[in-house]
Amino acid sequence: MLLRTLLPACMRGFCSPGTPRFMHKLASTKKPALDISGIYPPITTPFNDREQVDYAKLDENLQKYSSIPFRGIVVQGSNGEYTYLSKEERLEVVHRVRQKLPKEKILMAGSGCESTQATIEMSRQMAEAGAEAVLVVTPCYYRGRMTSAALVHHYTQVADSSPVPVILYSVPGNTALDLPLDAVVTLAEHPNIIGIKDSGGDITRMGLIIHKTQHLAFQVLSGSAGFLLPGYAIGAVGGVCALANILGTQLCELERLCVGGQWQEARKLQYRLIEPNAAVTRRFGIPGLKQAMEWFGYHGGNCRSPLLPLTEQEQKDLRKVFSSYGWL
Ligand SMILES: O=C(O)C(=O)C[C@H](O)C(=O)O
Repeated sequence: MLLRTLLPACMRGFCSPGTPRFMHKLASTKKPALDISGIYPPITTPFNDREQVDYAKLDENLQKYSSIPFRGIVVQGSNGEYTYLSKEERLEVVHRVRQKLPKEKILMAGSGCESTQATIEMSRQMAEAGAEAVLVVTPCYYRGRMTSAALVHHYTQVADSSPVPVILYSVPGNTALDLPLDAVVTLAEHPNIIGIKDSGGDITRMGLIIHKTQHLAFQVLSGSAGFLLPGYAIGAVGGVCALANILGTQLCELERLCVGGQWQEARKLQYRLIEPNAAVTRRFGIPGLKQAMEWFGYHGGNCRSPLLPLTEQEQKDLRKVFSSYGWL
């Protein structure tokens, strides 16, 4: 077993909020295997009229994101429509993004499949395609039997054989399955499991995860923009947020304010992001996110069937949310 390294104190929430992050890092003696702190857009997958992956549009989106101070990019998070991509497409998208992404940016690739065997294979191949870390969503189809024991077994097998660090991914909004707290705490002990992206939005649960793993180099990422500030306040190290596909600069600004302890300013910004975030996630889903991307100068386009584009009325409602907060 590899020895666990300790996470910088700021990421565990032990330092005063006013201390700049680099000071925390200097104060810390040990580092995690891969420091994943920062903001990541879980990028969408553009399709052409025949629902084929449009790599040219993907490249153009990446080009636009390159001017935003993201820590990296998540490929095939929930908003990448990975459940609708073939295995070959999943790998090709990762490969393509790694080619276009500046070296210093982290590429986190969603490698979760329903079976443990397929996830192991996909994680290996995504690492070969250039991922620095894999994001492994909870298998959920047989959720009635996805006990803590089954999930700990699954993630342990995957982490044992993954050539790159593993990040747990709990997204009950899509899977109807929250990775149980006791399983997260157990898995945090694994030397190749470096963190969790928690999209559930239960801040007390996130606080408990951080508290119970504070002796480890285990990093928590807020899995949606609606609770980015509360996440930072409680010791999360960053966020993977659908909204970053549209308001990436603003989310990085929110990160800067939180990390710098400018809580009043951060609060004002956070309030303006809650409803737009809900609109492009829970309310209108990926079709809503892709529609909004078009308004903000990115390639969104259609989703793969069976996801349908927004109706005219839905488009109006979505637009109203963004304009009422001054974003459009
Ligand atoms: O697409 C993903 O992956 C996300 O994490 C998005 C997340 O679910 C959100 O609500 O922003």
